[in-house]
Amino acid sequence: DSNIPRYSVEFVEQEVIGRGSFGEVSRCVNKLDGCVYALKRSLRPVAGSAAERNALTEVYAHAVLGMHPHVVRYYSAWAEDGHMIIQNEYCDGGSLQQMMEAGPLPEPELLLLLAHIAEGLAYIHSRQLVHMDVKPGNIFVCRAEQFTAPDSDDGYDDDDTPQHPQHIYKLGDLGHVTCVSSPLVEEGDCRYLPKEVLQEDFTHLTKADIFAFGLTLFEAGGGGPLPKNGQQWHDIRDGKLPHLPNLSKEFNELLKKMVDPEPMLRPSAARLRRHALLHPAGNK
Ligand SMILES: Cn1cc(CCO)c2c3c(c(-c4ccccc4Cl)cc21)C(=O)NC3=O
Repeated sequence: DSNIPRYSVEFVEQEVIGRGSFGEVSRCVNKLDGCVYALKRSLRPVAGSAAERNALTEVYAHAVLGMHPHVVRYYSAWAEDGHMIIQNEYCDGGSLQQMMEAGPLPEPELLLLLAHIAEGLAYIHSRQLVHMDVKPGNIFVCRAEQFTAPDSDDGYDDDDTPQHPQHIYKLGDLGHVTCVSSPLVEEGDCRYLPKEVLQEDFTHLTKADIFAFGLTLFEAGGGGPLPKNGQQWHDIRDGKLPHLPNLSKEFNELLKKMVDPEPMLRPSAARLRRHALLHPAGNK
């Protein structure tokens, strides 16, 4: 434990933005650089406990994953007065969970989410790591600044001026990250857990992330709330995913493939990035 209270010396706490069993997350301004960060402050886990391994895994994962546009950026972590503190990039648009509370996302927004998180997962998987807790509460939103000046429509813009993305989606909370070939799996939220991981088959962990991402898209598209157990839980894992009428046939088919009971039949993150739904021009 450092005996200098870095948290209060170096940061001004603006607002508590999240609270859970893990501790609490605040939006803070760093006094030196004047930038806003998200700081999670949790009780320091007991030395040698699983909680300590998780806490260290989170920091190792952030350090290894470095910077990626679709993974929440890590800055620093330290221990003080019996607490563990991690300083991350602050995403100013809330979480996907909060966004969903305003109602289901329309298909164009779901396609942006699909493209961004597929990129984030492809990057994590390319580093032989898996996230293991993909879900709406762990996907954060940055509101991208306006690219086109408000009065840009000077009459010269033709009608296929690319629509600039309003949101940037990022994968956060790396507390469950593990190696692809690791037997040390800390299960994530059971609502997004594939059956094979529950049965301790860890041979296709990247496809567990794809399964969880499929149910995340299904929920964001209006299919929620997801069951935590029982017959409905099993039905989804037997491939019986309800059809979402407000989404295209292609999107519904993609969701079914992402949650296929057979992990090997689920598309990889790299495949998702190349999916036809994301490259409409290529279809003409
Ligand atoms: C509850 N909550 C709300 C937010 C802000 C969304 O506008 C948030 C963030 C993070 C985290 C977070 C998650 C897990 C570990 C560490 C952190 Cl800082 C939690 C967050 C994080 O790493 N970056 C965030 O913006």
